[in-house]
Formats: sequence, C-alpha cells, structure tokens
Amino acid sequence: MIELQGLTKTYAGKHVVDDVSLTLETGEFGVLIGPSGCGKSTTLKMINRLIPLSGGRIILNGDDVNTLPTEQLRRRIGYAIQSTGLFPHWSVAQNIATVPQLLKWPKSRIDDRVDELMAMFHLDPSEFRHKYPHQLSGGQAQRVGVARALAADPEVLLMDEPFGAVDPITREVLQAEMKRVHQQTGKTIVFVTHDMDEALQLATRIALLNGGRLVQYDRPIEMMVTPADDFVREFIGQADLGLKLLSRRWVHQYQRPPSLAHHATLPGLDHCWQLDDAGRPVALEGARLDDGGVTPVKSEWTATPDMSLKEALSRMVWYRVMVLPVIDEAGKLIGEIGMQGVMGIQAEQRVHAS
Ligand SMILES: Nc1ncnc2c1ncn2[C@@H]1O[C@H](COP(=O)(O)OP(=O)(O)OP(=O)(O)O)[C@@H](O)[C@H]1O
Repeated sequence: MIELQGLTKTYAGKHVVDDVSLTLETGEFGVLIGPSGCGKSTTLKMINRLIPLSGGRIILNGDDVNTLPTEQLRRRIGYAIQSTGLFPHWSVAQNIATVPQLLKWPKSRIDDRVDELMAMFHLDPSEFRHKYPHQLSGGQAQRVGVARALAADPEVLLMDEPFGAVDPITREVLQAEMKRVHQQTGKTIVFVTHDMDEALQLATRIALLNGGRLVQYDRPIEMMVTPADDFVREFIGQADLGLKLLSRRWVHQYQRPPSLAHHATLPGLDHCWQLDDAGRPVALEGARLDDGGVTPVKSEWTATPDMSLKEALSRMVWYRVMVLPVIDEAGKLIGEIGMQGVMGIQAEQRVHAS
C-alpha cells in the first residue's frame, strides 16, 4: 500500500503539486493523469525521491519513504521511464540485472531472474540476452526497461509515460502486456500518462490532477459515470463515453450460451452454430448483415472471454456479423456475444448515472 499525505512541491513560491493525498492499495494499478504541467511527473518522482518534497509524506507499506536507506529505496521501488534509460554499452541481460547486481545477488540467482523476466515479456533469451539497446526496436527496449524495473521484485513499480514514444500499434501491444504482467505479478503500480484511453485500459484507480491539485480520485467507471465537475467531464471527453465504456468491459461479462438450434420466435435474430466433432464452431447459420445463409467461421471474427467489448464490436462491424462465437483456448465454442450484449452496457450506464 502506498499513501500520499498532503504531498506538496513548491518552486519559487509556486505550488506545482498542491496538498495531494491519496491511498493506493496493494495490487492496484493507479494512474496519474491530467493536462501538461499539472504535476504528474513531479508527484511520481517525489515517490522515489528523485525530487525532494516541499511538504507532506509518502508512506510505503508503513514506512516513510523519506527515511528509507538508499539500498532499500532501490529494492522496494522500481522505476521505468519513456526513454527507457537503458545503458547503451550493456547487453539486455546486464541492463535487466542492474539492481540485483547493485544488491550483490549471487550470479545464479541473477541469471534465473533475468531469464524469468525475459520470458514474462516474451523476449527469447537465446535471441535477446546478448543484444545491445541499439539493436532493439522501440517496443523491445520498453519491455527491457520495464523488466529491469521489476528485477528486484519491488513493492511498487513507478512508470512515467513508458509508452509515450512508441507507435500506436506497439503501444496497444505493450498496454495489453502490461495488463497481463500486472495480473500475473499482482504488483502495485503508479503510472503517469496524459492519454485517457491508456488510463481507462490499465487503471484500477485514476487520479486526475489539474494545476497541481487532485481533482478526482476514483475507479475508472465511476469517473466516467459520475465526474466530479465540468473539468473532469471535459477531460474524459463525453463524446466518446460509450466507446470508452466498451473498452472497460469484457466479453465474459456479457456473453450468453451459444445458440445451437434455430428459434422461429426470433425473426431477424435467428441463428445457430454448426460445430465440428471437437466442439469448435465451423459455420454460422443466419445473423449476417448481408446474407442470411451459412457463413464459415473465421478466426478473425471469433471472441475470447477476456476480449474487450470494444474489440468484439469492432470485429462485428468489420466482418459484418451480428454475433461472434466465444471460444476457449482449445477453440471450443463456450458462448456467444451479440450486438444486443454489447448494447446492454448502455442500459447499465443509465442505471449508474441515475
Ligand atoms: N525544476 C523546476 N523548476 C521550476 N518549475 C518546475 C521544475 N520542474 C517542473 N516545474 C514545473 O512544475 C509543473 C509540473 O511539472 P510536471 O513535469 O510535474 O508536469 P506533468 O504533469 O508531468 O507535465 P507533462 O505531461 O507535460 O510531462 C510545470 O508547470 C513545470 O513547469
């Protein structure tokens, strides 16, 4: 658990971080967000003492960060930044091992940890162990930067716009990976971004700052549905609220049992799946926008339970189908998600808002 208590930073008499208090429970993914210059990076850098505080306290699992010896600070708080900060003349393995080396871990323990982290970030050790930072793509370098920050298994991981400099597609891949790593490790993370979509994708808690002050600290859904004021509403961007909600909802929350027989009582919506012997969907009868006949199922328009509704909707629109099969890891049909399932979210949103 990390607690910011009345955190304040003053430069030349001006408060750039102004009395910020919040608590992030263990295992939460907290995102600091707000317009440029609102004090996000300053807040983050005060947590690991890169910037000294002007006032307030930061408590990490009961300990005042300001009083921690440097070695504990390095071990307990990991830090990853946008430019990666990798040492150019060190190999990937040496970079990942930076903090364990400083902490004088035995070599075998360091090697095991490097391999474990490379596997976690899908970097094949035989290919990447001995590469140097200039031989990596932007996305690979970011993965190494985050792996390095996690090397000593810190209690909290700080990330300052880590994906700000990569192209949008790589960024999405890295966000999905970060989400998986968070779930896998249960780490407490404090992440700075100015991108609301990124925040909604990753956060379990969002802290919205403006002019150094904390305007709202809430779960993403609450912030979208009950913004504290007009500034929050505008920052989130009401125009895209529906789509943003879709990116925070998962297929497994809205899937229904698959239709395995025709229902004459459902004209227009009637459809059924044809399965192979292994229970995998091979064809859809009905429920296509341009043709009510039999359509072979393609992997491009299947859904998995952990897919966002936004992606499911995108697949429906792109492949012109009203319903997607939901499959398990073996490709077996376990449910279906239809347009109506996606629309169900709107009703939920209205209930929340009223
Ligand atoms: N060393 C400094 N001396 C004076 N003012 C500073 C210093 N460092 C930062 N500031 C000011 O503090 C404010 C907050 O800066 P900070 O970098 O925390 O903002 P930010 O929200 O992270 O912005 P961005 O999204 O643009 O990175 C800004 O107005 C900045 O100009």
